[in-house]
Amino acid sequence: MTATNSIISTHEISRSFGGVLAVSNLSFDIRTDEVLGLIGPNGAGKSTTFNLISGFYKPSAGLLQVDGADVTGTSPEKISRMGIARTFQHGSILPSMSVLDNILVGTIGALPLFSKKAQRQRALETAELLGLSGRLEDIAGTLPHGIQRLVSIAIAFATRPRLLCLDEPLTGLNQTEVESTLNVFRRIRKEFGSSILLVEHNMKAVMQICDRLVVLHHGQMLATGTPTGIRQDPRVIAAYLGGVQ
Ligand SMILES: Nc1ncnc2c1ncn2[C@@H]1O[C@H](COP(=O)(O)OP(=O)(O)OP(=O)(O)O)[C@@H](O)[C@H]1O
Repeated sequence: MTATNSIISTHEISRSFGGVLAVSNLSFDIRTDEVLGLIGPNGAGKSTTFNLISGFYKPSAGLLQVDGADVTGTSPEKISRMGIARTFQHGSILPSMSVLDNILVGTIGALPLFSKKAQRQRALETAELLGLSGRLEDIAGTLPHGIQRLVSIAIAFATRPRLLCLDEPLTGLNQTEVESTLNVFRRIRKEFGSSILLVEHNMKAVMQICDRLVVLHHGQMLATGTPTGIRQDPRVIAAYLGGVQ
């Protein structure tokens, strides 16, 4: 059954690579107006799940739904046009272009924006949201790592997706950068009503920002629940949190 307020639902979705079963029989929802954290140890299947949801991987078995409609096997472009945007674990900026031009590339996916003026306006608003207004003319590849991460989020959010999928957005950020990026996530949710899927190893940040967590282990769901419940779950502590808290 698909919950009526679900943007994404997976039903017993699996993906194998040769003999490796990376994700196995995984069923979960991403709801409207929530920040969902996908956590688990290295190799648990988080990136594979992320790639399945955004259409970059086709499932070996199971069903993927967007708004209750079957989109299993649909291309990443079509899924993106359904209001689902993603970042990439190792960034997705165009390093030789300016920050503004990077974000403008992101606005091309924003279908209602026909005019160049509207695209520029959208890019400027997005830069403001990400705290990049003072960096518009900087060449993206020359910027510090933390700023490059913000640029890649800006590119993805320029389409104003209903669901923003973020693959380890906090990796390599210092504490101040983590705090300001979490504030951006809060604004994205509050001001734009977008949901966020967060794959992230920074447990302190995950526990602060997420409404719900799905914990993966060996490609399967180990547990799901609120951060408070997950933090106290003996199975999760044994498999994962005992090592990272
Ligand atoms: N393209 C691939 N080819 C072969 N095996 C893969 C591929 N992608 C993932 N795997 C394997 O699938 C399993 C799950 O990997 P995945 O990258 O999804 O885990 P993860 O939870 O994202 O790990 P990490 O936290 O280290 O990024 C691992 O055993 C991994 O080696």
